[in-house]
Amino acid sequence: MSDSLERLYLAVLAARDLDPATSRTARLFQRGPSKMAKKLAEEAIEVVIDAVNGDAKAVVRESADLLYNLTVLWASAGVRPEDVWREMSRREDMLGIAEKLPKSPMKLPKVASPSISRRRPIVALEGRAARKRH
Ligand SMILES: N=c1c2ncn([C@@H]3O[C@H](COP(=O)(O)OP(=O)(O)OP(=O)(O)O)[C@@H](O)[C@H]3O)c2ncn1[C@@H]1O[C@H](COP(=O)(O)O)[C@@H](O)[C@H]1O
Repeated sequence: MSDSLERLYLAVLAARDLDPATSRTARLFQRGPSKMAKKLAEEAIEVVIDAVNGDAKAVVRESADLLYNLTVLWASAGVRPEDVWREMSRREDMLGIAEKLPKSPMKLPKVASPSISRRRPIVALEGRAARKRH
């Protein structure tokens, strides 16, 4: 998937300076980040509605639109796909899965993935809640 997104990102960069009359991407760049954000949000909502309705084919179609609008917003914000892949790898190294660190130190996974056991343990700062326990 990352190859497709990276190819799309390059196509979006290439389309940025085309004629907005014929290029949707150029038109989005002309109208700026708030329009890009609005389109991205619209696509996200369309994915949600189709998923709730159990329409998997529509979820696929709208997800492609969502990813297109996301790459346009990335390009506008100066974010490259590899920046996102690097962040996901960083999270995976820490948690074994690509997700945010838990907000509360008490929610850290009990069983570390094999790769983590070889790493320095994650030392979570003791939160106020933890102090309350004593
Ligand atoms: N990957 C895409 C891509 N995915 C989705 N879309 C368009 O984004 C829109 C998203 O669906 P919407 O229903 O929200 O849009 P719409 O209702 O038709 O139009 P709006 O009235 O909402 O603006 C659709 O019109 C899709 O055709 C895309 N438009 C362009 N690309 C690629 O972007 C590159 C640049 O293309 P141009 O923008 O045409 O230069 C090329 O590689 C294209 O393949």
